[in-house]
Amino acid sequence: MSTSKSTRMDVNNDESIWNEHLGINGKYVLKGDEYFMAIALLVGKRSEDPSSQVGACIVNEDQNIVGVGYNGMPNGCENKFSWEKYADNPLERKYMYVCHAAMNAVVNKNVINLKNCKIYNVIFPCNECAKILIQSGIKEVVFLSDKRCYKNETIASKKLFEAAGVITREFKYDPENSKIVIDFCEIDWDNKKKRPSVQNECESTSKKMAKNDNA
Ligand SMILES: Nc1ccn([C@H]2C[C@H](O)[C@@H](COP(=O)(O)O)O2)c(=O)n1
Repeated sequence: MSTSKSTRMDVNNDESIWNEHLGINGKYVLKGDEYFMAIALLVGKRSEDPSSQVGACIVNEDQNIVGVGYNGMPNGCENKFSWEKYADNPLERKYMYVCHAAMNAVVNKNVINLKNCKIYNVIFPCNECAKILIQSGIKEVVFLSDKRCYKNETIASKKLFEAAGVITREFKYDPENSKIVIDFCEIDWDNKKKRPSVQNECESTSKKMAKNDNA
């Protein structure tokens, strides 16, 4: 994820937004909700689901990440079920088999319990995940999209969270400043004061590697 001013300014020329993220060292700093939701989005990129890549990130009271997950087939079942969503036979649709991001984040936790943790979920958790989240002690759900709000799974999920006293809130972002760039080349130009052309930099790195291979 880019943390340099120049990269951030590629997508955002608004100084006021930039100033909100200015760290004491003068560098762009990814803070709070943005950081955790960005992690959830990044983790979602690991999903093989061709239509929806969903990620989730669980954070404890000390603001440490204690579990991440994305929507995927159960362990050992990868490639054994189709990602088809419209098959006539419901047993041939992905929905029967896929593990949701929130469920996987809980199962992947690296701490003993999730008491008082919050979860950042790219979409609002379904009712089955809601039960798991409530039972694990999660106290807050932060979601990016509520695009499934019309589905019974989401309506039931909201009822469950309300009944259990779990706070739910939407992650708000400025649509004009919705992008964070991740650039693997950044580490090599960070200390050079000036950003080189990424293409030239990558080309010169591969030329150097080829030269070393031939030596
Ligand atoms: N709260 C949710 C809801 C859905 N997912 C997963 C399940 C599927 O892999 C995908 C949804 O597929 P679509 O109907 O958009 O083709 O997202 C989840 O992880 N969490």
